[in-house]
Amino acid sequence: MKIFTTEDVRAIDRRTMEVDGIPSRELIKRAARGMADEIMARWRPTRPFVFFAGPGNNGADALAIATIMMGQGYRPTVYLLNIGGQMLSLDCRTFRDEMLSSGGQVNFIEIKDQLKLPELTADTIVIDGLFGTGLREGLQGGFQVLVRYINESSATVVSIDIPSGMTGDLNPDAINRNIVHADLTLTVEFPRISFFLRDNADLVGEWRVVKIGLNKDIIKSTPSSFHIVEEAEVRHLLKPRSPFVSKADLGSALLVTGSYGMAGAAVLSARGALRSGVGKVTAHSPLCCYEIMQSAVPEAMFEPDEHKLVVSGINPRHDYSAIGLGPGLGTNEMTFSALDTFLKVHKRPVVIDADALNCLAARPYLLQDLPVLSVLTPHVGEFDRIFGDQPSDSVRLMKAMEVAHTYQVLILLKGHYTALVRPDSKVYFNPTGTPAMAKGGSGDVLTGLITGLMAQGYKPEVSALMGAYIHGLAGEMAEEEHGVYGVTAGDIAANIGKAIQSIMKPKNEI
Ligand SMILES: NC(=O)C1=CN([C@@H]2O[C@H](COP(=O)(O)OP(=O)(O)OC[C@H]3O[C@@H](n4cnc5c(N)ncnc54)[C@H](OP(=O)(O)O)[C@@H]3O)[C@@H](O)[C@H]2O)[C@@H](O)CC1
Ligand SMILES: [K+]
Repeated sequence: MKIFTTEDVRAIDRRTMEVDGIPSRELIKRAARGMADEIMARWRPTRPFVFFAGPGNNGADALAIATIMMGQGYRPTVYLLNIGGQMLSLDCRTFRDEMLSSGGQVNFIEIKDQLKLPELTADTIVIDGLFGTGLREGLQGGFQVLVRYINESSATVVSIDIPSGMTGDLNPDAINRNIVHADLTLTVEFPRISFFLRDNADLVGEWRVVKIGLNKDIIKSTPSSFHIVEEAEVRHLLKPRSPFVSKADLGSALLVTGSYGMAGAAVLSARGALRSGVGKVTAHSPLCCYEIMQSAVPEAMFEPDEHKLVVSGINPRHDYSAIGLGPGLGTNEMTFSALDTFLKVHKRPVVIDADALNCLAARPYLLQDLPVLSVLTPHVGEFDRIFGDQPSDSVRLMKAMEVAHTYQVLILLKGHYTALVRPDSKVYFNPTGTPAMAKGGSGDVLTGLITGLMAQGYKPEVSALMGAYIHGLAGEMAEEEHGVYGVTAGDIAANIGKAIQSIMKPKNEI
């Protein structure tokens, strides 16, 4: 599913109104209906509701919501910020007048000058309809004071469309103190790009999308660089298995992994690959991993390195269909030199993770040698080690878009919403996963899984996208079994097969 910049959302709004002949008043009514339903489903009329409505159509949304709720017996206090006395948008005025003539009970205060800050208790539900997509710049003056006051209160805060003061786009300059910190954000039609960045998690809180029926053809024809991966897409990408298939048709994966003390990483990545559906899995690891691997994952073959404790040379003995490098390799110079030599001669895309990423950080000239369309799977720390410290998630994502293009590689930036960044600068946010997966070894499983998918002939960008989705879903399934504290990386690997199956055959399909 595509998601859009603020400018594009506004253009889609505008075009829908023109093409479908829907007045903005009607769109605001639709938004307010959906949002009021969400709010009323959560909180009873006995709770004190304080609405802050701004001068534009975000304020109009808030006023329309208040009107609907008043019709259901709620008695809100509504502050309309009309500083200077003549700034209200047409819709804002219309919905103010409708609210006042609706016959419901409201304590309405229109602020034209100085706002006397109201009491906000732990019981209060604040509805933040100050500013939405029409925000020009960071909030200042009285608005800044009000936002800080709301943030310092213990009230529950619901933001309309977007927390006031926040932009929906990547924004390197955002200052969190002057943005409403919402517990719940009810956003119109699409989640915004900024919702997917960890830095903004405390601002957005839980978010819900309220559909208002914007024109589908206009949405379809509006290009976007940002997407959320959907299960249906992954289902469409997964190839069905022919009954006549043999293991020779399903590729062979090589994983260059492990060192003394980190044989577990080799085991976990092999398990990830084995559950991916690949025909054969081989580990190239130092001799010290031999017995461990043969007993822990007997299904995988073992190609011993000449060195006992670390990988010292990477000369694959077969023509493997895909190669993944990194988990548990360690940072020994011998290993780095082996990776260095290998990356200079190998021309097909590889998966690069963990210590292979650390090798890139130590020898940045290797970035030039990476086979085109290789998949790099850094978490935030690994990314910054290679590409320099990044001050925020927005800046980091922009940097990832730049380097994916420069080096023509795929970057899978791991986090709550793992972002796949392609060389054409398109970004795919992955929605699956759980905090239960924040464990050592999860990434090793992912590397094995992506390598296994690539070995089966899936393109690197498809393997990375599907791999992240399946891995997250397997984590969710493992959590159902073991709880958020108890999941291990091995549990994630063990659930990969089930996750793939559930994507191929969704529950509601008989
Ligand atoms: N089709 C529609 O219309 C739909 C609209 N919808 C809803 O409308 C919202 C967008 O409404 P909007 O365009 O009126 O913008 P909004 O965010 O209310 O702010 C504009 C006002 O704020 C002012 N202002 C700006 N920055 C400021 C600052 N830093 N400090 C102080 N003031 C500042 C600005 O002043 P101006 O720039 O004109 O000087 C203007 O008065 C959208 O988020 C969604 O909630 C949906 O319901 C669905 C359909
Ligand atoms: K808002």
